[in-house]
Amino acid sequence: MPADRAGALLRQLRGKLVVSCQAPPGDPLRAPAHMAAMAASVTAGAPVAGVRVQGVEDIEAVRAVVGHPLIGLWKDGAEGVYITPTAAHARAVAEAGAEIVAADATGRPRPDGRPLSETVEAVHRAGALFMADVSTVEEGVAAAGLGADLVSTTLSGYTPYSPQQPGPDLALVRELAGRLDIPVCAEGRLRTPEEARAAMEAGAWAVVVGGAITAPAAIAGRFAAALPGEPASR
Ligand SMILES: CC(=O)N[C@H](C=O)[C@@H](O)[C@H](O)[C@H](O)COP(=O)(O)O
Repeated sequence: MPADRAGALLRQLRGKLVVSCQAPPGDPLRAPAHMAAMAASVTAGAPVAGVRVQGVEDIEAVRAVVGHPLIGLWKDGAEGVYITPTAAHARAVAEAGAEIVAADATGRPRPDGRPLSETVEAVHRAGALFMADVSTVEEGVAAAGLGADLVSTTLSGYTPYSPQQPGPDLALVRELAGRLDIPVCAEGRLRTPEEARAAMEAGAWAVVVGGAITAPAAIAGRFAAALPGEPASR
């Protein structure tokens, strides 16, 4: 992507909210048409700057109804490196219509044994920007060195060696933002507007929020868990 277009695309996200529209396997909402409706709803109803979408079919369906920048990924598997794990996955995500391709940029072995640099190159050759999903500062620094265009804290709490905590990893946002000269997105377990604001104050370029907006089962579960329920015997 030419540098001026890349700069304009990144500026579109600055200080803004990206909504991740993904449904887990088995959820009745897990269908491209449902995710397209979800993406259309959030972008029509709020000043959302971009949408993060999983899977080639969902990306194509969302692309057909939403003009906003799309951060695409392809989850393949559920263990180890599963977010856009190979260059071939990354190419398919870009070809489906995502301007930004997100991929696991941890140092863990990739399923095909190939280096992350091949995925970064494949994304750039496809005319898209590369978002490095990381869990530590070291991973973010390494990804920037490989030519990542932006970094996201997506995987903090999802690698065994990163902090396991209920809320967002704002310390990682702060440290990455202090170390890198590429945009740093805050992503993962942001539950409230106040946390999103705090992420900005920690230095985030943009915040990516998924479950707190687009996962009705999880949201309903939090409300239900706060209620006493029917007493067992009466
Ligand atoms: C770890 C992993 O696989 N994260 C995924 C990445 O695309 C998604 O499942 C998350 O929903 C997304 O990162 C947004 O996070 P949250 O839903 O917590 O706001």
